[in-house]
Amino acid sequence: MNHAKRKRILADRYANSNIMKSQSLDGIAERSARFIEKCLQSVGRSLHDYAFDGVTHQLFHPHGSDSLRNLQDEEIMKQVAFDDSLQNRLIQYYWPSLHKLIGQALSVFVKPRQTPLADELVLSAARKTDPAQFTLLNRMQDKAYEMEYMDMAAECLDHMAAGIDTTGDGLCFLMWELSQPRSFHIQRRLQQELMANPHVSFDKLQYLDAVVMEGLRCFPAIPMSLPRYVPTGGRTINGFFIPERTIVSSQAYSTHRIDQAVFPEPDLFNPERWLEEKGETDRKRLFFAFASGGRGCIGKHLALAEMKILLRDVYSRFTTLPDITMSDKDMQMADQLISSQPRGKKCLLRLEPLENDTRTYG
Ligand code: HEM
Repeated sequence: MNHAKRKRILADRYANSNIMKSQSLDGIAERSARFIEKCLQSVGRSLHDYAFDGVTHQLFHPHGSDSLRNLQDEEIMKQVAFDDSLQNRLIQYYWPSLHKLIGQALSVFVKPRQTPLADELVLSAARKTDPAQFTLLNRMQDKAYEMEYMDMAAECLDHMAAGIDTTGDGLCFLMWELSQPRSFHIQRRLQQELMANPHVSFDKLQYLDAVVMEGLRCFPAIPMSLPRYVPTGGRTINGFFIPERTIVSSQAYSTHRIDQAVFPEPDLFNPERWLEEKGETDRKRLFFAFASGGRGCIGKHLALAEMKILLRDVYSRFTTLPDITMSDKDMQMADQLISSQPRGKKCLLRLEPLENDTRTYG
């Protein structure tokens, strides 16, 4: 089955209409409550636990992980997240002859990824015959699609890996920024919107949406180049003819900064820019955090729901502040070739109940 056909089948369970179903959302909200319970003192890998439990809920509920409460499940998450072996694998793919020469030396520094616990989780889940109707596994088990057991397991493993670091790191960078004194007025405005609208659905809250979009614009979890082959016959791009099979690429980090008429002061974290009517079409056109087109992110609506539900639950009750052990250096974006992660591999924040927080911010 080719990629486009396969993707059409799977996309059904990631469509916004499916994500917005109560069984899907209730599962995310339950994990958001567990997250707050777990880390009233610190936010770190727990965001990755949250993303892990969220994506496995969508993949194979009721057989998903419970890493926010169960240490064994957390070990699975750790095995998949913070993967440093991508460089090695990409060199192997794009420069096989170079890899033959330096592969052995490389693997001394960058161990090839092995994920036996995660493999076991998906192999066992893919065997279940009773996944909930909203899950990806339920869709794949539909006899009409003739998918084999190993194929389903492999697909689930890919989606699981794709849904942990991305959502986890996206939240880390965003919550870190909201916790800085320079952004406290933004945190306050978000809290005010959330407290004034306790019964409004998370996807109808304008400022929450602006905060998430700006977070993903400034700190896209996959900021680097996404390579594609130019199709047969070549293509003319911006007046330049590019022959077929040339590798071209585009990257979120650049498209989010390149046109200062669309994103003035591009390095400034400024959610207000998303509220302006003028320029809306151009902002959406240049927003590339989830890429776009046939290879764009299938989990976009799930990721947005996870991010917004967690931010709603945290900022309607708490103020977040950087833990004193953290430094700016810990939170620099570390280049993982395609994805990024905080250099210190941690993001510790303090959650202070709003009723105790009498500070006012500009
Ligand atoms: C903030 C969170 C996320 C970001 C920023 C993100 C970003 C991206 C990007 C940029 C791509 C395109 C990669 C490429 O072109 O090579 C992609 C693909 C993909 N993403 Fe996400 N993603 C996120 C969350 C998720 C989640 C929660 C899932 C869970 C299912 C997911 C599943 C996938 C899959 C399966 C693909 C490959 C799609 C294909 O082969 O056509 N992502 N994602």
